[in-house]
Amino acid sequence: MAKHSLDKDKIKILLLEGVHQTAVDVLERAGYTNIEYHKASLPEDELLKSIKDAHFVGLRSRTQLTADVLNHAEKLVAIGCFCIGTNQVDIAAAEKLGVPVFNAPFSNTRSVAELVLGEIIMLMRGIPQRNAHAHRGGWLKSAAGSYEVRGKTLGVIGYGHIGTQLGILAETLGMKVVFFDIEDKLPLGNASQIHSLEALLNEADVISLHVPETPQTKDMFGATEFAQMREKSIFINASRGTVVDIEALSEALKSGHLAGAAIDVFPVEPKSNDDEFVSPLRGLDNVILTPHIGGSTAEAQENIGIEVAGKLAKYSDNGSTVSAVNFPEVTLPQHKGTSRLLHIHHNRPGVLIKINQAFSEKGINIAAQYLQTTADIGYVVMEVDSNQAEQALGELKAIDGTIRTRVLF
Ligand SMILES: NC(=O)c1ccc[n+]([C@@H]2O[C@H](COP(=O)([O-])OP(=O)(O)OC[C@H]3O[C@@H](n4cnc5c(N)ncnc54)[C@H](O)[C@@H]3O)[C@@H](O)[C@H]2O)c1
Ligand SMILES: O=C(O)[C@H](O)COP(=O)(O)O
Repeated sequence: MAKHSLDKDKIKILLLEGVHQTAVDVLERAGYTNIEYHKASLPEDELLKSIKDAHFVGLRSRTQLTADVLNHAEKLVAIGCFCIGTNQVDIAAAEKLGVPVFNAPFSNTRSVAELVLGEIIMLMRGIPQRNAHAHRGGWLKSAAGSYEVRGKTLGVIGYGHIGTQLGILAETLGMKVVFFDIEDKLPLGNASQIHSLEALLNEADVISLHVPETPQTKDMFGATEFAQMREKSIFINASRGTVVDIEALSEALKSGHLAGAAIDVFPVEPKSNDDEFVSPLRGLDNVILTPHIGGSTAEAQENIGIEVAGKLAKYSDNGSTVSAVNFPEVTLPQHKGTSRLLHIHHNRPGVLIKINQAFSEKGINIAAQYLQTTADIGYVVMEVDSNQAEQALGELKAIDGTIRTRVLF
């Protein structure tokens, strides 16, 4: 088991939002026993207290790690988003602090795609309103507004992991798939890319959003886009609530322009299961409302727990940053017989030369060296004789431009 400059039982891991037990198991198996576990997200004052001395933090989509919160986290080494989205973390601020952010880029992809597929079938048949009617003692036995999905056109906006998976599943039901993406994408199956959002909206019977939350996608769907959708078409959003103008969606549904919708994510979501859900969509029988559970299946949560906890443990144990979303990616073999030094610095010319010069002047032999950079930071990993590790760490700390350093014995 890797030995650290700090004993593993002193490394505090803060886990929030009820991440799956598999995460705790993976961390404990790796020797990390100082785990503070919370079933829900924390109010900001409690978060600030708990994160102050945490070395690692694990969260899902609810906890907001703003630059301010991160600046309170004096000992933070890495962040694990136990989900796909990383928009809840100020990843640029984390990068500047030398803190890598990891996520689970595809462990819940299938869960979202299956949910959306089911919703397409339900909405095309007008089931939500018939179901609601029956619960009130009504009996809407009629074929009016009820259609097979076979032969209909699905328009996917954001043809990434989820969008492509959904497209493949929809094709197996006989749907035609068209998609819009800002990047040129390889169409899977018989799907085809349409480069104009308006043209896609004009063509599709069902629109499903699968874009990340970015400055460009914020409010990307409003009254104009709903008006461009076909009369009596269906709208689905399981991406992020900030992407859609929810009032405009409500209007498009109330006017009858849209036949139905399924919405899993909202501009403002309740902070806990005890808070009230407030939305202009409440009470609309033709809308399926789900409480941000697109990725909430047993399979997805179990896999996410293993994947993200594994990435945190690996970064802690050997410095590997593979698949970090904001950090230079370095793949590292296990180190044996040497100590590994990790050096995160501002990406300015000459830092590596200074390190090598300092080591050479002090007679510190470098057995291996790896370097990766982003526009803002550089990440150097070096292996030195264990009996020179402390001295080497001191030299590294003195290098101009250093953000942080760590040693793994
Ligand atoms: N409801 C849930 O529980 C749930 C679960 C998982 C993911 N999500 C959300 O779904 C999003 C998508 O997940 P993914 O794994 O498919 O992500 P991904 O990164 O694999 O795919 C996103 C796609 O959107 C495209 N895109 C980005 N900006 C765009 C724009 N302005 N217009 C058109 N296309 C654009 C990208 O090029 C990419 O192809 C996540 O970022 C997350 O926010 C929600
Ligand atoms: O980004 C994601 O993976 C989803 O939004 C799921 O987030 P959750 O883990 O908070 O449900």
